[in-house]
Amino acid sequence: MARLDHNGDRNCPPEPIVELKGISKSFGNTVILDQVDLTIYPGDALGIIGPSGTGKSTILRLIAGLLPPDSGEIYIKGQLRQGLIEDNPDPIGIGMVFQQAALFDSLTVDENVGFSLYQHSKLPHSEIRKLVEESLERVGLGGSADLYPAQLSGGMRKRVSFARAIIAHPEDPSHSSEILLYDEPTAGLDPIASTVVEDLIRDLHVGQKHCSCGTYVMVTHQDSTIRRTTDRVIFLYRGKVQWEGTVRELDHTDHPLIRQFRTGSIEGPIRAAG
Ligand SMILES: Nc1ncnc2c1ncn2[C@@H]1O[C@H](COP(=O)(O)OP(=O)(O)OP(=O)(O)O)[C@@H](O)[C@H]1O
Repeated sequence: MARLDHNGDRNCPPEPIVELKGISKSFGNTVILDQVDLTIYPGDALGIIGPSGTGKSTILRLIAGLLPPDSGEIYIKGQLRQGLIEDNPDPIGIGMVFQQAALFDSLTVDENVGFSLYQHSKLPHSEIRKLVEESLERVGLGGSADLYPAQLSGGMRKRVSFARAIIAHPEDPSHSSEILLYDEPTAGLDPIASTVVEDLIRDLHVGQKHCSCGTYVMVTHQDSTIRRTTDRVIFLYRGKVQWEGTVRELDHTDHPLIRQFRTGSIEGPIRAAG
């Protein structure tokens, strides 16, 4: 199928930002991913769904370079990744937003958001503080830099973790995230707090489509999050991408796996996980 590029031209595919080719991963004797191919293009808002334990988070950790594949190849902007992210930096920054906001409770919001800059850059602290403030503004948390995580709601803590993932690295722009990986960012939030976070994800995406962090992958079990934040969805099951389509097609396909997942029925090809 011809792909539309961002100018609406056909037959002019942009260079993929991430490519997984024949990726396999097992833990012990259990095969989690079995020769998975996946291509992510600049500007993609890709959702990964599927039953619990099917390997969705594992895919994110592989893309982030936190976990090595057993076999297959990962290309980041056309460059074959060798080893893990700590061994060889990628040509672009890849940010990850975890289900638990993963903030340091003993550090302020400022110290959490600017953590890697305070640790690794030579920028003066006043400059880093400015970058932190800018990042907090973008997630709607301006003025909260001196608070501690314990003083924030769950939704606010998640937004702090977004601010940390998208902070600019002016000394080394390759560290600024060009792709964000969201692992269940709305899990545990009430429906209204989820909507705030979903809107933020979309706003960050739409505002940044042609530059840094305008591309993301979303892993979630929340129906509203899939509908409100993604354009394209893949369904992972038994180690394989079993279905791929648009959010709209999710509602209409009669693919047996999607139909069962959509209705939550225990009858069907997916075995209930306990
Ligand atoms: N480091 C690890 N060591 C051993 N097993 C692991 C490890 N990481 C993941 N697994 C196992 O791999 C399987 C896939 O895990 P993963 O977290 O990727 O699933 P998931 O689809 O994201 O699940 P969920 O929807 O429940 O979050 C699970 O059975 C998990 O227990």
